[in-house]
Amino acid sequence: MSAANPPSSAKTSLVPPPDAVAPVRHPDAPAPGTPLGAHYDLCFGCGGGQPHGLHLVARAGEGVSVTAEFTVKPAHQGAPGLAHGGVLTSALDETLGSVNWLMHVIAVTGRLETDFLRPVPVDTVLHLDARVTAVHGRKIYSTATGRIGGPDGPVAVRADAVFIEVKVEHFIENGRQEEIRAAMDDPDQVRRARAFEVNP
Ligand SMILES: CCCCCCCC/C=C\CCCCCCCC(=O)SCCNC(=O)CCNC(=O)[C@H](O)C(C)(C)COP(=O)(O)OP(=O)(O)OC[C@H]1O[C@@H](n2cnc3c(N)ncnc32)[C@H](O)[C@@H]1OP(=O)(O)O
Repeated sequence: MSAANPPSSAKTSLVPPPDAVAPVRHPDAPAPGTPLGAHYDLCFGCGGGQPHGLHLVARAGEGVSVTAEFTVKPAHQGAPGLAHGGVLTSALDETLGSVNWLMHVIAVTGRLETDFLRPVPVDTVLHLDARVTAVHGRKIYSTATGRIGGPDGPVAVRADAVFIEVKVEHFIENGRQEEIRAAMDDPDQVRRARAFEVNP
């Protein structure tokens, strides 16, 4: 195997390399307990304006961590009365995505691996918790759990992830023009996206 063409498992490892560093909370990150707000109103995970969405509300935690709650609705079923695994993974993905904002970094999911430990019935509140464990260049290593029966209840789902830092251009260049134009015409959206580009 040549070094220029590594196996995909090397590129997508969920284990931080030895020279990875600890994540740094941005000095302007909101205080623990503060709701982070949606990064995009039509986001499937967090958008208030997305009728088909999960409507997840993440709150800043200590360090580089967040908590969130997600209520499983009948529309989220896989088997009768049970949450679909892909929906639970989406909830984990969204929670892990939001934690990057505490570092004032815009990032997208590169790899996400979910363990499903217990079935999650409809009407269950999934108590989510995500934190960044390490950073290596543009790669952000993070982990999340979803508990049932309360914030200290048993873990039903968990995930490890690598997010990759991107610029706002990632969205402008790749998103469908209709939505990009609408987002760029929305001053609040532009402010939110651009604010994080100037790091101290
Ligand atoms: C006014 C404008 C309006 C816009 C405003 C928008 C604001 C939005 C704000 C916030 C959004 C947050 C959204 C959260 C939503 C929840 C999270 C999601 O579901 S995100 C969707 C799913 N994910 C994707 O769609 C990624 C698709 N993939 C890609 O686009 C590329 O593959 C990308 C960007 C991930 C990497 O491509 P490269 O060309 O930039 O970079 P390379 O050189 O390949 O990789 C850089 C480093 O990362 C590693 N890497 C790349 N892919 C990896 C992977 N899959 N696993 C592990 N490492 C990976 C590489 O090995 C490399 O590491 P080494 O620097 O060499 O050490």
